[in-house]
Amino acid sequence: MLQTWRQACLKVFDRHQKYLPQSCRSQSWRAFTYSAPCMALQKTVSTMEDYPCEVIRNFSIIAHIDHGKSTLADRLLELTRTINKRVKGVNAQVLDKLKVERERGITVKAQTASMFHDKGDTRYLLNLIDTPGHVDFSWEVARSLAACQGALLLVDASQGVQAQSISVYHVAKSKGLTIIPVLNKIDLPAAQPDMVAKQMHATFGIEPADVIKISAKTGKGVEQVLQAIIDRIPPPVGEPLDPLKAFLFDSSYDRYRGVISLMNIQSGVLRKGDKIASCFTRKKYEVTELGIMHPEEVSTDCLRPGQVGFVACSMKESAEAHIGDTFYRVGHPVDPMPGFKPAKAMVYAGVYPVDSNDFLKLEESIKRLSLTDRSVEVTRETSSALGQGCRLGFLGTLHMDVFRQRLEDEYNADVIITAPTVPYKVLHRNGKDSIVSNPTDFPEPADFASGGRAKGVEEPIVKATIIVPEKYFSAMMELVFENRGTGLEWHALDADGDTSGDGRVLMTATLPLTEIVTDFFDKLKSRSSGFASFDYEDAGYQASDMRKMTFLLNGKPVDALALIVHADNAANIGRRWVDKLFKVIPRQLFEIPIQAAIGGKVLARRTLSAMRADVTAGLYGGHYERKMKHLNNQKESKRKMKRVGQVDLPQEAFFDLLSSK
Ligand SMILES: Nc1nc2c(ncn2[C@@H]2O[C@H](COP(=O)(O)OP(=O)(O)OP(=O)(O)O)[C@@H](O)[C@H]2O)c(=O)[nH]1
Repeated sequence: MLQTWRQACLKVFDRHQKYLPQSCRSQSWRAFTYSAPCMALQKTVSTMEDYPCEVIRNFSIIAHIDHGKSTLADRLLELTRTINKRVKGVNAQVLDKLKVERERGITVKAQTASMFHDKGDTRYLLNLIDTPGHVDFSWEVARSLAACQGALLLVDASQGVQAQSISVYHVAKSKGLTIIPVLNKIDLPAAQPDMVAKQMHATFGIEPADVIKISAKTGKGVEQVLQAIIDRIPPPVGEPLDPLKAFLFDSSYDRYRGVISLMNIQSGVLRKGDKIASCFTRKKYEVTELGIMHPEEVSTDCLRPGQVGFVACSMKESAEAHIGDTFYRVGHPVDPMPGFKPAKAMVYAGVYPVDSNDFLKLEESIKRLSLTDRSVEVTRETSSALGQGCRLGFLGTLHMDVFRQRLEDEYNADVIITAPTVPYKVLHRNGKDSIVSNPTDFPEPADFASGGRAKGVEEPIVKATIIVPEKYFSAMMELVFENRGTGLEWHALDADGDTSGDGRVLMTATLPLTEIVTDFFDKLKSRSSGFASFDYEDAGYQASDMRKMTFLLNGKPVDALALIVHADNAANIGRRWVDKLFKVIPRQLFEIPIQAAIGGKVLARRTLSAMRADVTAGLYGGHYERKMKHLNNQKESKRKMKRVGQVDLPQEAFFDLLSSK
């Protein structure tokens, strides 16, 4: 009955949303329509006392990007009747709630869903955490796994083991999780389940007999996955009578209720009205609401050991919700659980409003959005060209792009983002090091000369893994060396030494991070016809010959365009950017030299010719002297303009420049 009602609400919403005002067509309204029937559902799940640890399974789905995590999550939610059976177009990736996730078909935020599953006389409580696949969001994966005892390792049967399959496997293994190997997309004509099962054996040592073969799309084999979750994943451990220990692994922000935390109860029982305190900040709170995600919020009477749910506790500032923090009952302190490494920003960029009067509004929107995306670092900055803005740190360029789109979608912001920069370590002669993530703060060449304040620079490097069919191996090798790669190693990945050229090679190399944040990924895909997969992890810093490149328009440097480049690539990069600027700057009444320079040395130059106003247009007949007089006046005023003139680089030109490749 409830499911029919819920489904009817969604159908009505989807069918009639075109008649709703624009502001009511968003995914959050859709989610509201969807969750409204949950209020009725509360009666069925209102007591969590019936779910001791033995009947709880906490698990995550991990995989390479696009291998089908969200689709499998949909099928599991359907099988357990958490959502209704698929109605065309309705249950597509229910846990991908953000507009950007639906538009791009990727998961960017881990989501939690609790399901009930009856097996024999027992009703199990299964807590699923759907994780993103892209390398930029691997922090979300690591965070989600901290609340689980098991993980479904999903591998696409037509693509085989890919770079991220390997990295997420190792993260899950290092956390001691039980791994259930699942081969997905066996319905595809190109699927080679037996071959991929052998690959999994060769790469992870997984026995082919343990691999479950499914099609998340058609639902084939998904019941077996449910069974394996119950049989193979160990239940959590925790005593209800022990002191309360609640582990905070995610948080979001609600305009009315403040911070909503997702917590995993390790021991003790948490109830509404309880007074709790944070091990990290020692601040005290009162629990005002708690419950489970089903998959929308459903209030419950309590949360018991092993359970995962949301907790609202009048926490006003999202900075108070430290990911990895432990909460305890006031007066009964406990030892904090080991937290996890905070997210480390890999790329930084300046974000400015298109209309500089909108800065305060933009800053507010950035603050609000970063409450739901805790991995973004925010500081204020000012540019003489773009006015006031914020410098943001992201986990990668996809993360940066997703954040920009969310600002536009969810906050209606119009922004300009400067070119991404990685954080460099500048070594000073006084023995102190500083991290510079803004080209404006990077030392000038003169600072490196003897007697200057800086003695060297180190750049961040990563250990990159590429998996590619053998026939693209040499193209990949070239790409690695073009991008200053070193320490290249490789070995055949597939078990039986395939000599047809279809066998795959696993390559590892050390690459400067700055090389991969530009167009490395696009080149990798185009040179391997889309077959290469790529993953990387932080590998520290190495000494490097980096220089600050400035761009001058009409002799004046434009701070927002400054770049930090490697000395070997400087001339090429300078020429490319000068060409880009040449294309986007509108011609003005005077000539504009566009230059790329390092210190005082100009590396590239183009001159944008002046726009010539036809001052003789109104003159008829052959008055040669009058014509010359007009032309001379024009020449003189242009000369003055050039002398006093400031080039106005319109915001749109910046936009074109920074969005062009
Ligand atoms: N043919 C077929 N297609 C599938 C199957 N499972 C998923 N897909 C398709 O594969 C694509 C990616 O599926 P998703 O569920 O979004 O993959 P994901 O792993 O959640 O993606 P990210 O979260 O972005 O990493 C979608 O177009 C799905 O319809 C399957 O079993 N068979």
